[in-house]
Amino acid sequence: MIQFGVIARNFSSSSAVQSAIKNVTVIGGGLMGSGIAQAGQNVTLVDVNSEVLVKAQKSIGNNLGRVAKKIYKENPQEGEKFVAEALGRIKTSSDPVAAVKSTDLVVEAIVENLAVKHDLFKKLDAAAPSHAIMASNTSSLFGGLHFFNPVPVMRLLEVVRGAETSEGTYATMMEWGKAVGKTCITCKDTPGFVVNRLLVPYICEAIRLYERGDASARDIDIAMKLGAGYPMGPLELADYVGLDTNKFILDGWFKKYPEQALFKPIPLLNKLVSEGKLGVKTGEGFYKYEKK
Ligand SMILES: CCCCCCC[C@H](O)CC(=O)SCCNC(=O)CCNC(=O)[C@H](O)C(C)(C)COP(=O)([O-])OP(=O)([O-])OC[C@H]1O[C@@H](n2cnc3c(N)ncnc32)[C@H](O)[C@@H]1OP(=O)([O-])[O-]
Ligand SMILES: NC(=O)c1ccc[n+]([C@@H]2O[C@H](COP(=O)([O-])OP(=O)(O)OC[C@H]3O[C@@H](n4cnc5c(N)ncnc54)[C@H](O)[C@@H]3O)[C@@H](O)[C@H]2O)c1
Repeated sequence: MIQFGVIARNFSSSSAVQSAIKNVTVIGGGLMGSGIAQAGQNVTLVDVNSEVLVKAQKSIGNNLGRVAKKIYKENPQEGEKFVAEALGRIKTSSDPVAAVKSTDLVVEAIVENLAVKHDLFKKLDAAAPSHAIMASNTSSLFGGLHFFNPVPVMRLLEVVRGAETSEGTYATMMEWGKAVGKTCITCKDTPGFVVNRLLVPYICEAIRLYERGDASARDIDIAMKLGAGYPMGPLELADYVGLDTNKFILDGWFKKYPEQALFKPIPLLNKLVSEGKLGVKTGEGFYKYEKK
């Protein structure tokens, strides 16, 4: 199988792995970046769009508030302190190059587009200290640290180990994943890693089933929830992830593997994306949602 190039830059020392990560830079403050930034360390959250950063801070505050309500049921003042301290550890910036000057770990979570990601990493590589690890949260393109949505709830972290990932870098990523509360699994740098290699064909087949008119969207989702025990049906999940992200992944794989029938473009998905119906984040995808 063709391997995508690994972008994770290697950490030079193999010792003192965990203490090596003091400052984390998360690039991209959308759905995923805002969740990753909440992981509980000194984080600088970067986005080119400053409105996104304001929205991210609000959503992080709300999520931390939910956690505080549960932990500090009897002591709301302590809960407020917890939220304020956690928010205080998250800085924001709209300048990726300036933000990585003294970073130990970069987790990139920008748009799922190979050229845009490469361009960003080139700039970051020149600006970051030489010991810094560069990892990507890409769903499908190359190695790194793959989180799941919603990040505060989903317990898995896929640590993607490419052919050139050093033992030190790999060990540091595993330790860091554990330190931020995730269960880590390791996968080679193969398209979609473990979860998405199985999940993408499943979601795509569900969209095709619906497109053919074999069952209604609601019935497809009910079937998989009640018949297979999934928390969300495949079309609900596609809306939750974002139909643009679904399309980016599928288009990228189709370009690379045109002979693979499972990766062929889906006219209905393309139509919804071209109409700006990207799922929960725009208020409509396979379903309609109330705007938050
Ligand atoms: C072409 C195909 C494309 C594939 C794309 C792949 C994309 C990607 O690369 C991989 C993925 O991420 S794949 C995607 C992988 N993801 C999946 O597969 C997700 C599947 N869905 C689920 O697991 C569930 O439906 C949810 C957890 C989302 C909601 O759970 P529910 O029971 O229906 O509703 P509930 O009762 O409201 O919430 C329950 C608890 O969660 C808490 N909470 C919720 N949201 C939160 C947030 N944003 N923040 C913080 N906390 C949040 C909430 O407070 C509550 O806590 P409590 O302590 O119990 O009070
Ligand atoms: N949505 C999911 O469920 C999910 C799950 C796991 C992984 N991922 C992956 O995570 C990444 C982000 O996905 P998302 O759903 O958070 O997308 P999103 O559209 O919600 O957020 C992406 C953010 O990146 C910003 N951005 C774009 N180019 C930038 C640049 N050059 N520098 C700084 N910021 C830039 C945008 O302004 C936007 O706010 C993608 O690679 C995606 O495949 C997504």
